[in-house]
Amino acid sequence: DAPRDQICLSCHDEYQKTADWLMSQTKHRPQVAIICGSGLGMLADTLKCQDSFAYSDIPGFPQSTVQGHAGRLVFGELKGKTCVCMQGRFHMYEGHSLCKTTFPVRVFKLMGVETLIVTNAAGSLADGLQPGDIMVIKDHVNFPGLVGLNPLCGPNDDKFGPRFPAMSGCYDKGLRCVAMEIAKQLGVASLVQEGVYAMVGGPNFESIAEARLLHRLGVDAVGMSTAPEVVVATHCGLRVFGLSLITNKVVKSYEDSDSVNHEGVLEIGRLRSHTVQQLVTELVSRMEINNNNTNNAV
Ligand SMILES: O=P(O)(O)O[C@@H]1C[C@H](O)[C@@H](CO)O1
Ligand SMILES: Nc1nc2[nH]cnc2c(=O)[nH]1
Repeated sequence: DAPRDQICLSCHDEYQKTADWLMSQTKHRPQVAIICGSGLGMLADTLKCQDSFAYSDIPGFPQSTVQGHAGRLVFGELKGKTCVCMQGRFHMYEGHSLCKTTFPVRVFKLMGVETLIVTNAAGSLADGLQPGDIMVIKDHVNFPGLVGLNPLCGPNDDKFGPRFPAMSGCYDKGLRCVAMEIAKQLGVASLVQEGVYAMVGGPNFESIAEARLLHRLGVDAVGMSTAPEVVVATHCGLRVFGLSLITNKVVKSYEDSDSVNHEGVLEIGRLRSHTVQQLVTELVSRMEINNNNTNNAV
């Protein structure tokens, strides 16, 4: 039955083995981890002095199977910070257990990462959010988690965090404030706003009734990822920043003949890749890591 499928006891021992293997293959010791959403893998291209590994070569790593998810782990330097970037993430709908979907987050923690930046492509439910806009995630609704499809199900690993972790404020307010400031300075404030992200299981996109329900519930954008990674990151004490690239308007009217497809999602990713890259790069450059004294640090 599904809940037991989520209890991947084998992951318990794999985290350290994978972290040790990676640390034997690269001299980089990342402080910031970046998870690239559909069509956003180009974020990794900005890293300098890269060491990169195909997921298929990394012990314990699942495989990316979705178009627009390259399946490479890229280590490098970005604005003086050592980063690790996932070009391609894992989704529940690919058939991965939630333990495997979130596996990299705990590996990053064991490698010394302190901050997780998570990006995704999402559909807009809010009237003011248009395709091409960027939503800074203020909070999330983890629908699968509400019914027990949660990566923390099963025996708690006290080494990472508490049995009952709090989730209020899991999207760091300081980082959100700086991101909004950066958007102004980049001249893209009109494209960027905060909002609530909802994760649904997918892989189908929403029916009109589902879209209308989510909208009534106060959700601004909907996707098929991100929440499980953020739950695990929060559990093990990582600071989290998330953004959604809005790739389409979710159809909420029975009169509307529009429909969404993955190719269109990836097209918006290509259109906005530079802006997302600028925002994330500038945010990383202002991060305070290990108590360095840097201006505008957060
Ligand atoms: O990996 P993300 O959440 O960015 O990808 C979204 C959700 C689906 O995987 C895909 C659908 O087009 O976009
Ligand atoms: N669930 C969901 N995920 C998306 N990812 C990109 N667009 C969408 C969408 O409209 N719905």
